[in-house]
Amino acid sequence: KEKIEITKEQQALMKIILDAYNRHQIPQDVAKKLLQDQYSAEENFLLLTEMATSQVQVLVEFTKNIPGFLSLDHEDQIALLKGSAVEAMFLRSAQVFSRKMPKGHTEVLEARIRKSGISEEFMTPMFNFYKSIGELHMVQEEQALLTAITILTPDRPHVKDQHAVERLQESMLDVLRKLCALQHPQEPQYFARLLGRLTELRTLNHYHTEMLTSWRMNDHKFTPLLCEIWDVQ
Ligand SMILES: Cc1cc(Cl)ccc1OCc1nc2ccc(F)cc2n1[C@H](C(=O)NC1CCCCC1)C1CCCCC1
Repeated sequence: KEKIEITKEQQALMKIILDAYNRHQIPQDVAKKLLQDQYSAEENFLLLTEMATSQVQVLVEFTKNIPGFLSLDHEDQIALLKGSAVEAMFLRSAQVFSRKMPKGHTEVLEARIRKSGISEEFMTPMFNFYKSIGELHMVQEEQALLTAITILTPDRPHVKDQHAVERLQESMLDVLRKLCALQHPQEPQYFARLLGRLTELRTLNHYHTEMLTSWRMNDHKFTPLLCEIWDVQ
């Protein structure tokens, strides 16, 4: 039985990532708001664009704290952020959706989201993803590392020095692998399941533009930042 050893520098890396992740949480109030009231498709769309805009800003701050990220080529830094923002949004949504809530709240939240204005055809893939994330019962460290790993995906469009990104991602993957082995000793496949979620996340990425443009309302307004990130308008 090999002894799994998280080195001192890996512990330091994990602490930096976790602190950054906890510092850069957008207010969890989107779930609370949705539980409080039923909104029109227009109000829900506005809520999404507000939450998404602040999430992107938070994501930039989180990313700047990933050791080594600011040493990457500057255009590659932008390409990584642009390429991962939607996936990070769905990952965040999944984490918000899967948080422990009082009895019956998750069902109300799901019902509100189903009636929010998003077209019916996207509900199944979106909730399948949320539930598969929920089933993992990730600890904070795993969530933070998974977000960092998503951002540091080398094969995003327009990334020039993929090897430099790969090296950063690999050091995150190594810490996550050890953490999973320590946190879930009975589940040797846990780490692989975690990475499998990133594949499911990419499929959601493909739907996002259509999810927005098919929102049951006309005249969809986006902030300039979201036009950059969401390939819309
Ligand atoms: C992320 C995303 C992208 C596209 Cl294209 C379409 C849709 C979407 O989120 C769906 C989605 N899944 C959710 C699960 C739990 C939850 F509390 C809110 C959720 N949302 C939307 C939301 O506020 N997401 C933000 C969460 C924080 C991080 C930034 C994003 C609300 C907007 C109001 C109408 C009901 C859906």
